[in-house]
Amino acid sequence: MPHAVEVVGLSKLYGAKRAVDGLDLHVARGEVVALLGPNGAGKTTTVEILEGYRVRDGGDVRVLGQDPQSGGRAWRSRLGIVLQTNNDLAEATVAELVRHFATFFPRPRDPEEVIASVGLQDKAGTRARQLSGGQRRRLDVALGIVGRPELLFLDEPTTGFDPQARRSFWDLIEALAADGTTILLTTHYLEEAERLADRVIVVRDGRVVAEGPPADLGGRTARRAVVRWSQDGQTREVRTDTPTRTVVELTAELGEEIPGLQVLRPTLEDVYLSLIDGSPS
Ligand SMILES: Nc1ncnc2c1ncn2[C@@H]1O[C@H](COP(=O)(O)OP(=O)(O)OP(=O)(O)O)[C@@H](O)[C@H]1O
Repeated sequence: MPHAVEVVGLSKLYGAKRAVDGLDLHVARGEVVALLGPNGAGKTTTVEILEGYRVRDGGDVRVLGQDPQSGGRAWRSRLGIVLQTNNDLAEATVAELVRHFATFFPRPRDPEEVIASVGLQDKAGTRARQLSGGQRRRLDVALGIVGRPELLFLDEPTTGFDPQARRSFWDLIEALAADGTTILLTTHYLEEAERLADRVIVVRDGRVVAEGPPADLGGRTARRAVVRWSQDGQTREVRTDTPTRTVVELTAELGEEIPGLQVLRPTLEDVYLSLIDGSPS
């Protein structure tokens, strides 16, 4: 089966600025891919080109088999798009908006179920402009999924969510993925990428600098572990390629329960920051 998204050598200039500079990207059908990268890396520009909202300057792009620049209505109805919040239609209520959006699609989801799935059932009668930032974002997500998209684009979907709302959003995305929806999301939350993505793609200066499953990114599993423990009232640590052997040796020396034992590997955040030259986004 062809990929849901195929991008080869994508470039986009704003004046003299190369926002996207020879970017390659593939997303398989049913895959969940997270685009990571510092502010200004070119993520939103890339995603908006894939959505057909911006015109590229070079490269080949296919989204659900179609060049987005010539994608028509039928093609667009197969996409779900969650943009960074816009304030159009803010006078309408949550239920009115979700029901209205559902009419644009041939096979929509049930609007009431969608409202419940994003946790807005108590706000169905509330005007969009009266929602909190996080509630407004959940409404954006509801509008993005009501059309039962084959491919869902999520641009920083959980910015402004409280921790509980973020976790219920993750459950929702996992349910959509289990249902076969292909998902391309951008995020600045590494925990979100780690939890949701089959694969992460790190973009810097408009190019891909690394990609892989979150557990393996940048050779993460191959990097040395730190074994740390307490002994004689002090914290001790060793760096090792064989942490299990170290723990076995410590057990022989210190007994079954090693005080304060920790085995630490670089986190996704450690690897990400090293990939983007340590400059936090
Ligand atoms: N409409 C525009 N006109 C001119 N320059 C733009 C425009 N949109 C984006 N840029 C520039 O292109 C570069 C890439 O921007 P883009 O929004 O794609 O980055 P991003 O990775 O999505 O960043 P963020 O994480 O902050 O959302 C930035 O340098 C930005 O200033």
